[in-house]
Order: sequence, then structure tokens, then C-alpha cells
Amino acid sequence: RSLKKSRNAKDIPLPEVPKVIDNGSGKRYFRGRLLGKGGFARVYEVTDMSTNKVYALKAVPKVKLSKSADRYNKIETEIELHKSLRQRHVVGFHGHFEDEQHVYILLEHCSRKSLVQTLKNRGKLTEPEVRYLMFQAVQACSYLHAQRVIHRDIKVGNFFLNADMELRLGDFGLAVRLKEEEKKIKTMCGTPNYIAPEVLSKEGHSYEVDTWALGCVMYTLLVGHPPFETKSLRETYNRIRNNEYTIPSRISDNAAKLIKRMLKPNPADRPSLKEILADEFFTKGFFPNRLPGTCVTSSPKWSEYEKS
Ligand SMILES: CC[C@@H]1C(=O)N(C)c2cnc(-c3ccc[nH]3)nc2N1C1CCCC1
Repeated sequence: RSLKKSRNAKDIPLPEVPKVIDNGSGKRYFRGRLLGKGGFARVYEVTDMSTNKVYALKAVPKVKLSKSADRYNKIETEIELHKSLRQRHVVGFHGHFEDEQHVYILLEHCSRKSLVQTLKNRGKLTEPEVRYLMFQAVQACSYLHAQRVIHRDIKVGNFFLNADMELRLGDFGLAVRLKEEEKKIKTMCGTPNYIAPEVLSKEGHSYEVDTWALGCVMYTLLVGHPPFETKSLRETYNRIRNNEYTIPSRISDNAAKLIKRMLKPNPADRPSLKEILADEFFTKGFFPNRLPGTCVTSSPKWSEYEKS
């Protein structure tokens, strides 16, 4: 065993999340299976012991870390921001509380997980499925922008599906609310997945970074991989700076046109979210009003589906 005192987070064992978690005001949650880990946070499936409702509980340890200051504040800002949002395609925020070891966030349970799993199972999705999913994604983002919130980390992994195959945008860890007079954000801590060129060039960024990321999500769902993906981050950043990407010819003209509009290098040239919702990609072509759960694992045979 190393004689050194543990100097960094990796060595400090994470505190246990109790089997029964009390929210401090009479509600208790039974801890179920671990859904996943993100950074220091662990996410459990929990059941409200008085209503039997199931939630996703994010438990963030209050480990005494030198840099825990911003980490703790981060979770505080994430809570302040997410708690103020309510829209049918934004992940439901059902409360927050803490005990000596953790800060807890109670979130909507999305039993069909994120689009990462769907894409892993399917490789890529059909245009009607992307029409259905992107329409909800753009609506969620349009709501955020109306609240002067920029998500800043829109990606396939932050879109979740509930039991009814409805889309929910989550994870406000990098989100920011613009102040009244504020037009642009100068700083960016943390690296978003689909980073826009104006964030790379540090010239200030605003709502358009979400439009860019939505374009990357749409491309990824249709093509099966992100538009600027390479084996090295530096190379990927170069491609983003040079707006270097190709759209396979099998992608329909309407889909390709919309992707190109959303991936304009100059943020001012990107369409507003309202314009996107009115784009031909959404108004022309088969638009399913719901998706069967089987879409998470196998491609739909639209013919039989169109009848229902
Ligand atoms: C709280 C983290 C994140 C999330 O934000 N939500 C809303 C969520 C909901 N249901 C689920 C879920 C229900 C059943 C399986 N996963 N997962 C969610 N996640 C996952 C957990 C692990 C990585 C991201």
C-alpha cells in the first residue's frame, strides 16, 4: 500500500449513497440500480417510497477537493438553472436536496436511455425518425433560448427517450443564462462535444452555438458519425475551423440543405430555431407522430406503421 497520503480525488473512496435517501422534508427514496457515472456523480434509479414513482437520482459527492469550490458551485448553478425550466421536451426537474456527503438532484426517469444507445444499436436512423426526433430537439432548444438560456453541450448523449419514445433534453452542467443586456458570452469552461467555430476562436459566442450543435446532432443521427470526427482532437478542431465536412449523397436534398444551413461557419448566417421548425425538411416527407419502442433496436418498416 502506498505510504503517501492520498493527494487527489482518485485515491479518496467515494462516500456511499444510502439505501434509503431522505430528502429532509419527509420524502424518502429507495435506491435501486446504478444507471451510470459521470465525473464524480453517480446516477441511481430510485423509487419514491410514498408514491412508488421512479426517478433518476444524480448524487454528487461533496468530497473535500481543492478544486471542489468550482465543482460545488457548478452543481449549484446547474440546479438553479435546471430548476427554473419546464417544457415537455426538457428533462423534468423534480427536486434537489443534500446530506453530509452528497448533493442530490431528482430527475425524470427516461427508461429508453439516451440516443447514444439508440445509435449504437441502429448505426444510423431513417429520415422520418430524424424528422420526429429533431423536431422535438429544436422545440426544447427554442424554449431554452426564449428563457435566455444557452445549453452549450447539445449532443446525442444529452437527448433521452422516455417510455413513450418522447425526447427529453438534459444535462445543464455547461448551460448559461444570458443577463438582460448581455449579448455574448466570452468564457467557456469545460469542453462541449460539438464545439462551434466561434467558441474555438474565443471571439465570444451566443445562442447560435446550440444551432451549430443541433446541426451536428442531425448529421450524426442520419450519417451514423459526427460531421467533423477524426482520430485526433486537433485534427477535428482544424476541420471545424475550416468547415470541412461532407454529406453522403444518399442523404435527401432537404436534409442536406438544412444541415448546411445549421453548420454555417459564421453564427450570424445560421437560421433561427423558428426558421428551422418551418424548414422543408420538416414540412415535406413522412413525419410520424410517434415512434414505436422497437426503433431503439431495429429500423421501422414504415409501411405497416403508416396505417396506425
Ligand atoms: C441523470 C443522468 C442522465 C439524465 O440526465 N437523465 C435525465 C436520465 C434519465 N433516465 C436515465 C435512465 C433511466 C433508465 C436508464 N437510464 N438516465 C439518465 N441519465 C443517464 C444516467 C447515466 C448516464 C446518463
